[in-house]
Amino acid sequence: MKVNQVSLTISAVAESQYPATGYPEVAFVGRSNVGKSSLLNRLIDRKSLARTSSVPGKTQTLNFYNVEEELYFVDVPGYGYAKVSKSDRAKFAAMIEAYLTSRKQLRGVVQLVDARHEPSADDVSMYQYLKYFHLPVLVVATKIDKTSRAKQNAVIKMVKKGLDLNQTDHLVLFSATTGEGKDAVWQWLEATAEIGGEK
Ligand SMILES: Nc1nc2c(ncn2[C@@H]2O[C@H](COP(=O)(O)OP(=O)(O)OP(=O)(O)O)[C@@H](O)[C@H]2O)c(=O)[nH]1
Repeated sequence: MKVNQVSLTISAVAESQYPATGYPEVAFVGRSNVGKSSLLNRLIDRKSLARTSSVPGKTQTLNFYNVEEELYFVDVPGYGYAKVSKSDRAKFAAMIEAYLTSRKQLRGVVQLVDARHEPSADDVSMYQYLKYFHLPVLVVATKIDKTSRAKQNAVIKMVKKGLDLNQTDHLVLFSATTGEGKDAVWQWLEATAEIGGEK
């Protein structure tokens, strides 16, 4: 999908602030610093709409991006960042849980993992959690540019095994640096959100 129009509708801290438009939504989750902002920017061909930073754990709201008046990308706070206080972490966890479990417009979740490492315990818990609620998941193994081509099959095996990936969920190798995997992610997004669009 070629994205011409995208804007941050709201950085929400409470359910009452979520958009009421009813467009389909896809949430993006992953551990802090995994490359979520970079993925979002690459998907919408922007340099810095979703802020990227070298300071992990910065995103602490649910950010709703309106894409082409067709769907929302929902950027979920990164998990597993040790320096977030316990009470803040519990607050975010409650907000994320409420969103993931009761949002009617939510069609699926893109879960990012780092292609260079085995999925962490947090990654595994998140995936199991999403499956428990029967949410369709696209796993994106990002920063694949940092892995040699020869090792890509090993990455696929490692991620599938580490997460115990369900038969119906897909895995895409992705790089925000080179754009590899972008079309495959869009294909999944369009199919999952049931939106059309030219490539
Ligand atoms: N080589 C390479 N670096 C990447 C890629 N994606 C992200 N990075 C780098 O990884 C770091 C973290 O990326 P972000 O996109 O800010 O990560 P984030 O998950 O949004 O981080 P939080 O804001 O903490 O949630 C930055 O230095 C990025 O430049 C990629 O595909 N390849």
